[in-house]
Amino acid sequence: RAVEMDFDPFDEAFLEDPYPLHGALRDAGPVLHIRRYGIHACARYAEVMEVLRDHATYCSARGVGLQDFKTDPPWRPASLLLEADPPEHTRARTLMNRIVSLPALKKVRDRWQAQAEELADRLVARRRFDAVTDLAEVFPLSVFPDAIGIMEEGREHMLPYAAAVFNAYGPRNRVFLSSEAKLPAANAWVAEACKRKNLQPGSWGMGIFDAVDAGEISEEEGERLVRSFLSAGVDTTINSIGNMMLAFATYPDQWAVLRQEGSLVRKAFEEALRWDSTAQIFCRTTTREVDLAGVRLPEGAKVLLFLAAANRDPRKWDNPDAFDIRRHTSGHVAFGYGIHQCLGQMVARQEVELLLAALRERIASIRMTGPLVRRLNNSLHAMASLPVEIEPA
Ligand SMILES: O=C(O)c1ccc(C2CC2)cc1
Repeated sequence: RAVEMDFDPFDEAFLEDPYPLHGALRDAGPVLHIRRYGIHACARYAEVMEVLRDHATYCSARGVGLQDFKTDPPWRPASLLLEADPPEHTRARTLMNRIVSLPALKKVRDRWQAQAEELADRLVARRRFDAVTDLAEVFPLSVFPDAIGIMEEGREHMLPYAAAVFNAYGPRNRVFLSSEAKLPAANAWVAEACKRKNLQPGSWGMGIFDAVDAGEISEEEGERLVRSFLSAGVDTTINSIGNMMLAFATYPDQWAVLRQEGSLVRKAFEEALRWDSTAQIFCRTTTREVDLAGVRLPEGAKVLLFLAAANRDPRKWDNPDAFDIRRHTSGHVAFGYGIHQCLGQMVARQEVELLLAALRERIASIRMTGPLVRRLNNSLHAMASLPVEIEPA
């Protein structure tokens, strides 16, 4: 009883602007069958949540993209976090939660705040800048690799590597192949950068090796966990900042609301994540035959979750397509949900809130001065350019 769809979720027009098509996906039914890839899919909030909640029935160890690792080996050793299930996942997650703890975040907060304010001063002085290349790509890359303890040399490989990671959740289409060219060099650099000898003492990355020395995990697993930081913590925050700036440029009245109420900084970020989720999709694989919204799924079925469509489901949200920073956003699935919910969500919040607070103090209004340029990716909603002009406060 799944609704047959000839729709391609990795078509370039859809990747460019998915939102006009999400409504049809949600309305077609609670469970879809996407013929082209032989997978099932959910675009409504209720079913996306049902799948995310039940990690035993809808597992991650067989991959969270189109590939089923049971039959189709991953391009790189599977993540101990994203592509693992309990009990292995629990061990890695418990360890990493100790690393990105609130005390660890507190320790870097003043330094990040100073860097956010320094960048905001520079951009406001220019009045015209690119909110992607001069802002979104600059701030995370100036604070996050340092917190992880990554070597300075070769950091230009981080973005190409992350682009390949997120493209790999989709098919080997033109978008995927476009990021493959830079992958061998980026892959080699990442392998090197994650080694203990190349990490700063006292950094989050080096903290992982305390667990190695305590015999909790192997040296290679330690390196792979550092790799998780580089895979998940860069392109995501960069594009969440870019998408947030697009939201404010599209809804200038919301910037005025933020100017009036500084306490709305945190809610503004959450609403930006709901309105335009950086990570648009993820898949799960059924571990048994299961009934999902009246549709019988066999064991080994891939289920694609349209997180971004769930975040705009009118069955869950009032006026879902509007960017409204006063909205109560709890329950959005931009960071996922359940045991795999984003490990770095507090890191992302600290980065973005410090940056947004610094911009809010200095900028009276923002407007776009030209068209945005998308950077297509199979699973991320990303931009390559967002030209803006600001009025200083
Ligand atoms: O552990 C990893 O390598 C990893 C890669 C990508 C993500 C996506 C969700 C942001 C998460 C983890």
